[in-house]
Amino acid sequence: MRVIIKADYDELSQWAAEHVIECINKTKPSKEKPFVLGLPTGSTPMGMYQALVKAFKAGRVSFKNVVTFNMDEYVGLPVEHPESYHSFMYRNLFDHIDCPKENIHILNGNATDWETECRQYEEAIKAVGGIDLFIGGVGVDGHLAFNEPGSSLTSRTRRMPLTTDTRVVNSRFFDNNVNNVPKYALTVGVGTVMDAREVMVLINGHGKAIALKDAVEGPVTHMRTVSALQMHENGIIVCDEAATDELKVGTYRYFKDIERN
Ligand SMILES: N[C@@H]1[C@@H](O)[C@H](O)[C@@H](COP(=O)(O)O)O[C@@H]1O
Repeated sequence: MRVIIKADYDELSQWAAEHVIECINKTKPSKEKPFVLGLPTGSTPMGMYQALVKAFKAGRVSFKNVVTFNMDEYVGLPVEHPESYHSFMYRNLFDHIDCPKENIHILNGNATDWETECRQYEEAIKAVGGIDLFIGGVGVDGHLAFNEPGSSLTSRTRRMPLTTDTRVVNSRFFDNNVNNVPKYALTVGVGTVMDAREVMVLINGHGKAIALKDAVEGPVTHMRTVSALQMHENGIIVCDEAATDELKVGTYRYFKDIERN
């Protein structure tokens, strides 16, 4: 696993965006062989999305032949609700780039038959040949997508109940009222993310310091689903200095040393 430690959130966002641009441009995607990107929501990736929009406007990258799959969506929230992950993605990325609407996949949190919805999502990922680069953030409790503690590390796309902890943390987007936060979400599984050819997880801020420590130094455990990244052939964590507060000095120095270029 690579651990890239950047000075602050802006540098982290810039590094992540440059990595995405490089991956897309390197493969020279076409309509027949698109680049397949897994995408997260949350406050963490917003800086990266801004940098990607800027790069698109500067003509440095095109999303015409990029197919996207989002990680998750709340259950029962109308698509047009400002906090639905559909709204989030269009507001922060899709409205500003050239990714064709038919290339964009986001789970339908209002599907009455959620089992079929989740199965078809997995099938759609397979049908395009799998995900080239899956990008994720992490919850304070080390969850990846909405794979809360205790999720199987081989889990697939499914409906998950959200923990009280997660609902309290996310209540900041719902008038600080935990009762307004949906109780369930549809989410890709840990296994779905780990099937991607490369996985890049962004972790910033002191509030995520324990999640970063668990991801890098902790055991691989279903209680911290981000730790599954340790088993991935091509896993990258991009973090800022503030998030390293709980790492051992030796761990910090080690990754600073091998990533010094
Ligand atoms: N399902 C999302 C995760 O994908 C995200 O990583 C996490 C952290 O969000 P933030 O980046 O706002 O801290 O929030 C939610 O739980």
